[in-house]
Amino acid sequence: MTTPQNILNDPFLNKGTAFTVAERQALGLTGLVPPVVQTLEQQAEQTYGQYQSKSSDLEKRLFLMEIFNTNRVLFYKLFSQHVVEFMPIVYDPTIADTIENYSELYVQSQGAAFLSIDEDDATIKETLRNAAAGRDIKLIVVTDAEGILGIGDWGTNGVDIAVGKLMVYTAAAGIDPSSVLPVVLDAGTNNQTLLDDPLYLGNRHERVRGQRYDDFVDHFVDAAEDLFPELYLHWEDFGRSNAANILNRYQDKITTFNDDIQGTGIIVLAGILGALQISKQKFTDQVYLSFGAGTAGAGITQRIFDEMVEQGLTPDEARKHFYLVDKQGLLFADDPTLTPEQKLFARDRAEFSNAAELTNLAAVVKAVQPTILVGTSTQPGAFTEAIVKEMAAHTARPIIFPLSNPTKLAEAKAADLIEWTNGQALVAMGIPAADVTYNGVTYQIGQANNALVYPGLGLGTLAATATRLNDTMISAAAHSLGGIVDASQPGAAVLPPVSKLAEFSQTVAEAVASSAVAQQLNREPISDVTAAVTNLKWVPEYK
Ligand SMILES: NC(=O)c1ccc[n+]([C@@H]2O[C@H](COP(=O)([O-])OP(=O)(O)OC[C@H]3O[C@@H](n4cnc5c(N)ncnc54)[C@H](O)[C@@H]3O)[C@@H](O)[C@H]2O)c1
Ligand SMILES: O=C(O)C[C@H](O)C(=O)O
Ligand SMILES: [Mn+2]
Repeated sequence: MTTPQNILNDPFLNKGTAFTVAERQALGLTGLVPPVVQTLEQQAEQTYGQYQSKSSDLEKRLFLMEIFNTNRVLFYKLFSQHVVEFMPIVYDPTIADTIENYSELYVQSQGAAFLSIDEDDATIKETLRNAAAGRDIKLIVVTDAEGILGIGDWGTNGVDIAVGKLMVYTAAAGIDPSSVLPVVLDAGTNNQTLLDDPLYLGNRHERVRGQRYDDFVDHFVDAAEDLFPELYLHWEDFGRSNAANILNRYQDKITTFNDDIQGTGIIVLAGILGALQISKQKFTDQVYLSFGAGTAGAGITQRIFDEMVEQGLTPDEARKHFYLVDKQGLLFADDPTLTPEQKLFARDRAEFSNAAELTNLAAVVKAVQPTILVGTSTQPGAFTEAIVKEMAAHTARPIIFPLSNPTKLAEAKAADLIEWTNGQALVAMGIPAADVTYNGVTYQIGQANNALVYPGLGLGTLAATATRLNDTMISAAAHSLGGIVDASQPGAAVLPPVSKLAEFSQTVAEAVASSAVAQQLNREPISDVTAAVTNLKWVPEYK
């Protein structure tokens, strides 16, 4: 039964002071909110004023979550008005603080589904059904939180990354917030701090691995696909030993996407295409070095490799352009500890006269002279002045993307990279970075964060009613973004600015949807792709 109190407590129905007199009368709300009827704009202005009075980023985020929990339209209205300001508050890097302190900060579940490896299949399905509460779910972001950003294993606390990623889907691409569901798969945690914390709210045991884990994931996917047949399933922040496995297991069967592998691959390819537009260099001439060859590092490398092949190199020729460096140094094919994704790009020891010395980034940079250096290592400061200067000595416009998140983990600071290279480096960071002024030129720093692309990718795939998300669609997404850069401007960024997020999400969505339709992956007939994308978009307005 929908009582007046239920309406006020439901963030999808509640309008607060914006209920009109007629609505108040019809719904039994007369006298249950203050007498003045406000517009959404007035509410947004008042709420923004309150937001500004908060002194720390964490307090700002907690305040916005309160609005999210009480009134979705108002939350997204505000978010759309202040995208650049809110992104680092609602999302990365502030989200890392709320994940690390989840139990201490816990107030409410934010509409998420909490699935436990200790429950049976029937309970998994029941939880998803309960969480959907009759809504037609089109998009799930799921995490098992083993590799949250670069901060590691956070167990059930990681649910916040699923909630946060979904907020960006709506703010950037207008995904209807009533069609989404954040999910956490709690398979335990190996984070001793959590296991020892009396307040920890998740399963207090070690991470389960092997067949029981795989079965848990399978049961979740089966239940979700069964309940929500038009689902787009987004995987986030799984550990290195599971992320690629899971994607490989499902990508040919359902419409699914791994953000750390594929989303990051797209944004880095787009950033490189943007950088080369500025430097006027050729893509197939580049020498690529990935520092940190885990989920993101290997995923990005695969995307850049596929592009080299698309641009005419044979796979064997293309492979010669890539070097992976991880903890052990340059990755060699005779190393028995390589992951399957690393093996594809491991080098032959015989190629180097000093192979035994290539155990650190400095030695490898000297030996292979990369033109592109991408960091996904979680090692702050790893791109030292000496390394960067060595790289810049052999290439006119070094492309350097320190992408480890959150802020404290970045391999270098943008301002240092610009200074050390006399303004020649083409830089993008994983989190927002301020402009850098050097020798009278203002350099804008692109944000190579998958958040710039996954919303449009999801919108386009959903709008096309695509039954799969394949590499052709992914390539189309990267190319649609890479073309937006204004290469004529001195100090131009390699990627479009977050202030245009809503615009280029539409661009990405159209490119992806067109690709899906051209490949006949659409479930339903689509005659006009632009209209299909536009019509799917939800706007924050009271109905
Ligand atoms: N900007 C983005 O959009 C984006 C997207 C995905 C991931 N990331 C960031 O990339 C980082 C890695 O994420 P992931 O999901 O790939 O994690 P991961 O654990 O799968 O990979 C990290 C890799 O770094 C390696 N590593 C650790 N110490 C190292 C060292 N001293 N030298 C060289 N390599 C070392 C690990 O062995 C591992 O292979 C995180 O900080 C994450 O926030 C950024
Ligand atoms: O969450 C982000 O900010 C990007 C990325 O997915 C990451 O894991 O770092
Ligand atoms: Mn991630």
